[in-house]
Amino acid sequence: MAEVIDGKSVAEDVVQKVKALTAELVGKGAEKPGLAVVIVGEDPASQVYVASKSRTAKECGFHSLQHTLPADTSEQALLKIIGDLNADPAVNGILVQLPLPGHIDSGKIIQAIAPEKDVDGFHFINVGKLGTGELETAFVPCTPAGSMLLIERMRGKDLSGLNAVVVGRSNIVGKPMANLLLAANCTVTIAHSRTRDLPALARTADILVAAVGRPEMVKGDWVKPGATVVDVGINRIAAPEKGEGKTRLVGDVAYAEAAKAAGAITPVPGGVGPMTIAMLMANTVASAYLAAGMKRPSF
Ligand SMILES: Nc1nc2c(c(=O)[nH]1)N[C@@H](CN(C=O)c1ccc(C(=O)N[C@@H](CCC(=O)O)C(=O)O)cc1)CN2
Repeated sequence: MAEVIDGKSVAEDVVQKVKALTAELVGKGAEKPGLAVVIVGEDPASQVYVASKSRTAKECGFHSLQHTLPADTSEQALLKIIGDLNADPAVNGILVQLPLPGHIDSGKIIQAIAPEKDVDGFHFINVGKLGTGELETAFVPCTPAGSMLLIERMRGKDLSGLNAVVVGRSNIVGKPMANLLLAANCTVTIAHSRTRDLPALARTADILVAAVGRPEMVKGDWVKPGATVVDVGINRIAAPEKGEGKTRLVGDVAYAEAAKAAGAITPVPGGVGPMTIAMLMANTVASAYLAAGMKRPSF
């Protein structure tokens, strides 16, 4: 049976380290790190994530700002807020919660964030830095950064000689995840909906990352014995066994089957999810260190 990778506990370690780094920064006379979180509309899941981000920012000792905007906020109004936050020296990190309402061009909003405050790591400058291995100054998207930290805890920082398969090619998870694994010397394959014989390819993976958004798609017999399996999916499905109208969360991996073959596996919930918010705090404190002309802390 696989070792269960406890994302909640690693995320808590990261938050404790951010707290200590914040205290050290302030102790040296610098301003505390500032994080601005912007939410547009009333998507219930987004409201929960944003509340958790603002709460964790306060717990880390940050200056925490939240802009809660109505669903009919115009693109222009949102761009104006981003411009103001870019110019505010008390703000080191800006995060616009996704998804945005359909009338707003998310790409335009993301590219309007100053790259040095883009703690989500979605700006082209940060994407380019990650792609070219400029990891000293890049902001890496929080979910893949957190997944990578979990992988490092299991297998160390140098993954030379290991095959990694990333199932999913999104800009937010699949592509940055593949770049991080490549930077750690893995041999990386990105698989997607057009990949032939995905089960056979997945079985070559020493590290298998599932980020497709399809409940329990990765089956137990896709997993190489002893592999490290990282499940990025968070899917809410019907759970009639819990009662009428009840739901439960599952990942992109059929957990019970996969855990029989894997050496280590992340659960859903409690695996990669909590790392997303912890790594946002890590990126924000790193941004504050860089703004203060200090060496970027590592996690
Ligand atoms: N601007 C961004 N928007 C979104 C991002 C992001 O990184 N930046 N990621 C996701 C949502 N997200 C954070 O924003 C997020 C998702 C899941 C979790 C989490 O802790 N999940 C728990 C389960 C929670 C539940 O019960 O529903 C877990 O997996 O254990 C945290 C953050 C989309 N938008």
